[in-house]
Amino acid sequence: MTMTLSGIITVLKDAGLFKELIVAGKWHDRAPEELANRTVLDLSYDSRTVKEGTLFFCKGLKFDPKYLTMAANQGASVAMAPADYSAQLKTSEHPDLPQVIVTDIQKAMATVSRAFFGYPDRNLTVIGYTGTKGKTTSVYFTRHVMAKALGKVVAQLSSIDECLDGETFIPAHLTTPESLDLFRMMKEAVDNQMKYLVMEVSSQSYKKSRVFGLPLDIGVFLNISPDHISPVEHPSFEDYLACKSEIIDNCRILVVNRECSQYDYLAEKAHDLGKQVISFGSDQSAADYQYRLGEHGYFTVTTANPALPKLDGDFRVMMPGDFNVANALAALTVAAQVAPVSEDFRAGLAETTVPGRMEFIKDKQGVVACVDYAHNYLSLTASFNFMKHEFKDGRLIVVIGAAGGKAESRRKDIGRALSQYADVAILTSEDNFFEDPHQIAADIKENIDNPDLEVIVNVDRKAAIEQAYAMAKPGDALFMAAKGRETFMHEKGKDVPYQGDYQITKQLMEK
Ligand SMILES: CC(=O)N[C@H]1[C@@H](OP(=O)(O)OP(=O)(O)OC[C@H]2O[C@@H](n3ccc(=O)[nH]c3=O)[C@H](O)[C@@H]2O)O[C@H](CO)[C@@H](O)[C@@H]1O[C@H](C)C(=O)N[C@@H](C)C(=O)N[C@H](CCC(=O)O)C(=O)O
Ligand SMILES: Nc1ncnc2c1ncn2[C@@H]1O[C@H](COP(=O)(O)OP(=O)(O)OP(=O)(O)O)[C@@H](O)[C@H]1O
Repeated sequence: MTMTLSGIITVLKDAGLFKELIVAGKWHDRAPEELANRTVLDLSYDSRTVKEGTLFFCKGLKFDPKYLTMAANQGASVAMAPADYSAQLKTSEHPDLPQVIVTDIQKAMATVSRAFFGYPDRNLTVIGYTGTKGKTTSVYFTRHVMAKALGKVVAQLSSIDECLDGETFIPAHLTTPESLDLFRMMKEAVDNQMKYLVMEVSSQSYKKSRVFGLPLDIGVFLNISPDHISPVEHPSFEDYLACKSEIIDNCRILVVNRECSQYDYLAEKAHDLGKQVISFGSDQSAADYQYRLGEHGYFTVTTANPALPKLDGDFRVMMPGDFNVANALAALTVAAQVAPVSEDFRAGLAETTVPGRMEFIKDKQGVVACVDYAHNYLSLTASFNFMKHEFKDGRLIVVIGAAGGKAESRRKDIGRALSQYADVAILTSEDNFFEDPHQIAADIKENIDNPDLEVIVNVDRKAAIEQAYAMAKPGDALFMAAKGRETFMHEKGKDVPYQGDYQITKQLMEK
């Protein structure tokens, strides 16, 4: 793929993002003749990967102009920046490196990347999931159901892994990739003959314009509750909601949980923008597609809106918890809009589990352990509720921490959820980042107001899991929160290898 400098400027102008072009300290409103045909051979926002002919994006909170100098020395053909870096770049040493100044560097990067990779979204049916909880699970359900019904033509982007050819899975770095990476991956998916893309769309990806300009054929809104509110994420719940509800602006059909607390707001916004709205929910709601809960993951679906494809019948989800039935119905609703409803829907759903989400291990003595990814009030109360209901005779022993440096309100919520449901809480490390895990544990402890709850602090996570298992009696249930199958811990700017909650627990219990 290549683009010329003048082609890039045209794309930016069309999007209203172009400000100025600077060459050797001089300002232009279009590329001078001798530069207009300069070719861009690749794109990068990391100077360490810049090669001859790369367009380098100067972006990021920790961006340092010395990265631009590095990129220029390595042969960058064009730089794109939110401000003039001529002074730091020493233009005398790089007189012919054009700097394209834009009004919004994140939006410009998304816009140029989409054009550079040939608008790959035009060759894919794109389905995006947002919500405070259930995105990864629902994306997994959807891909399995659609792949069963339509064949190996469904790509996936989730916070666990990415699949661009319908069969190879590689670990993911972010829930929603940076725009440049996203469009590059979409192009690869198209080259691999994929016809569909099912992806997670995080609130951060809206905040940082990672999906700017990406049209979604179907946008799914699962749920929302206060989370990710911190100086580095969202300043308030209103901002969090506004970011998430941007999914409505760029989708054609909105699939929405009828029981979501913000349903009225979301449906009204969608109607105002002329979007089709399809809702799903329990049989206690007025949803278009409704589920009635049965036992052991079985549920019955009724299509209440005769204008929609019929989805009626009995299904089974292999992942425990009523919330997973709601996730499953979201996936079935989506699949029914893009594929003929068939027996494959039932089969695809019944074969899906998600690594590190509600995974159970049992020992010979009758102790049960659940390894899960819950780490906020919505998910902890949902999963604790299931545990207390299912294992009512024993104690609920929870191993839990909270991430350092972000969403500090979670500590209050964790304290609250533990107070409501747990019998023993072992407070430990999660991803501490630059914080002291003892302080994080103290913050959680301060918010525990149940005197009957036994609270232990053990900041070594592996030792905390061993301690939990050592104190468990037959009938007790262990719950390891927030890490799933992750095999690293974020510690002081590094990813420190970690055996993994699932791996540790399995080894202990199967000894
Ligand atoms: C706060 C935030 O969202 N940060 C993301 C953002 O970073 P940034 O643009 O500010 O970049 P930076 O880390 O300050 O680095 C500055 C720039 O210098 C460049 N650089 C750096 C070194 C060098 O030698 N040369 C060089 O050019 C870097 O490539 C980068 O472009 O863009 C980066 C990708 O371009 C992301 O990796 C990074 O995610 C950080 C790691 C992160 O933790 N993000 C979380 C909050 C996040 O996005 N989470 C959501 C899920 C949560 C939700 O549901 O909302 C997600 O989608 O994953
Ligand atoms: N619909 C739901 N409502 C409440 N809790 C849920 C729901 N779905 C899943 N959970 C809980 O949240 C945890 C994380 O689920 P999942 O990974 O699917 O969500 P996510 O939205 O991708 O989360 P994250 O943003 O943290 O990556 C699960 O392990 C489960 O405990």
